[in-house]
Amino acid sequence: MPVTDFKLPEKYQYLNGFNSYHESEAIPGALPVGQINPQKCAYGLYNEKLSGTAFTAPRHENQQTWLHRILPASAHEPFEPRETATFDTNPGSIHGTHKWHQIPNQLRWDPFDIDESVDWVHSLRLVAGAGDPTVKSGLGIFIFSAGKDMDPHSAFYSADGDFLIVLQHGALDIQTELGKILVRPNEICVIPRGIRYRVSLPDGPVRGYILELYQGHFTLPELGPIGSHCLANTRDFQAPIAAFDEDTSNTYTLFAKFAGHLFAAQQTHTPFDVVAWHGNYYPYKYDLARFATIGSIAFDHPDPSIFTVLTAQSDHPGTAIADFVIFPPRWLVQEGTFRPPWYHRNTMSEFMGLIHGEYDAKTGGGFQPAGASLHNVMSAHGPDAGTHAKASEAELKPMKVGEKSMAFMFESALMVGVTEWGLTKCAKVQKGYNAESWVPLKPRFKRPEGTQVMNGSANGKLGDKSQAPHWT
Ligand SMILES: O=C(O)Cc1cc(O)ccc1O
Ligand SMILES: [Fe+2]
Repeated sequence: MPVTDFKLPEKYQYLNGFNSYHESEAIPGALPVGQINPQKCAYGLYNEKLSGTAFTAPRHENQQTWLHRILPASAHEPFEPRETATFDTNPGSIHGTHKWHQIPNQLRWDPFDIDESVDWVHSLRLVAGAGDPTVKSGLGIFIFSAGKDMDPHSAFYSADGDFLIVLQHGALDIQTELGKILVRPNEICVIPRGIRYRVSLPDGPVRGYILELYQGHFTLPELGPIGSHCLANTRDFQAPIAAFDEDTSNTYTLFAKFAGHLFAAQQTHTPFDVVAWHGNYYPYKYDLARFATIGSIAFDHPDPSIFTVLTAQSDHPGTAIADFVIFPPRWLVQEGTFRPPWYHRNTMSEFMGLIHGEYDAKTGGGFQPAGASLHNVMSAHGPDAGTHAKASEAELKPMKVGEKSMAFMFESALMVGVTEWGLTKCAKVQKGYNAESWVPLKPRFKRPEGTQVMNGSANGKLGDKSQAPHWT
């Protein structure tokens, strides 16, 4: 059953659908009928276009939203640099003061601490990533942890990319230009590039992970032979309905993340003055418990791509700049099968986090909620020694894994570098990851007695195929 045990009741209404063309009016009649740019907008509103793709992007990719608002977004003073200890989040830039650490080691982090002293804007810590937002290429992986609401007279946007927010602790009450979204435990949220928002914390301190996508946008994965539904279903993505404030007298601070740096500008009206909007470029949330998981019902362990919630493809279809993959509660029933993940080396990089519970491939206790791991391009990994020993002897009856657990993976075709904060300053990198996980693996090989070793030469048995095994 797709159930999330929400303690915080939902308080907002939503529009359902993924990449749908929605429209929403907080005051009936605020949107024009049958045209985009009337000479005079209803109720004296200004009309403003927010482009999520190039004007000329093909129709199937084109994303835009029209905002009917009290004052245009441009009505603010110039931005000034607003440097902080945490904002220098573009190591890929030639102008940056720090560079990525590119290391082939498997990395694992202890749980990141909650920092109650900061708000959302000041809580973002770049831990790893690839590329450079100034050339709209690559991605950034952030850890956030905050204990304060953003000032009621402030808003934030990132010009660098789309935020995929994976909440690990607490709840986020997000007021966006397009309306309000409440993100509760086990829910994720996407805030596209440029959309202005303010985060408050209705349930105390928060913590989680962000994948910032510097290029393109998230889409739903193709379903191929799965057919027309399952995995993340279109109708389960929830966009806000229009909601606006009317303040044109107080001073507001508008924060912008631009090329990895923080800027601030003042304006004398609320940024949340959009009375109505229509378009397909909007923030949305998704409850991970709604994911209709597909898996093996016969034998063998499939690729984790069957658990893809959202994907952002590179120019080479099937190869992602970022896949967001989850490991939800599910039944394992495979016969004659080593059920945990196989040992592997991947041409893609794998950054993993744990929202709650225990991940079935790592049972040694080192991969904890709010912690993380990075298995970079071709960094060998797989079940730890304890998991291997247990799974190779286990009675293969149907079993439920991840009953109260949710791990996830950001998988990317790009080699992922680690920041100075991620490698040293955060002081969470585990020293003994290899020593605990794979170094204890013992050779189990037993050469069959009396058998001739061929080592590459055929012994006359070519073409002699034995029968596939039967387990029942
Ligand atoms: O490494 C991991 O734990 C993630 C993973 C899970 C799986 O079932 C198959 C491949 C894979 O990379
Ligand atoms: Fe893996």
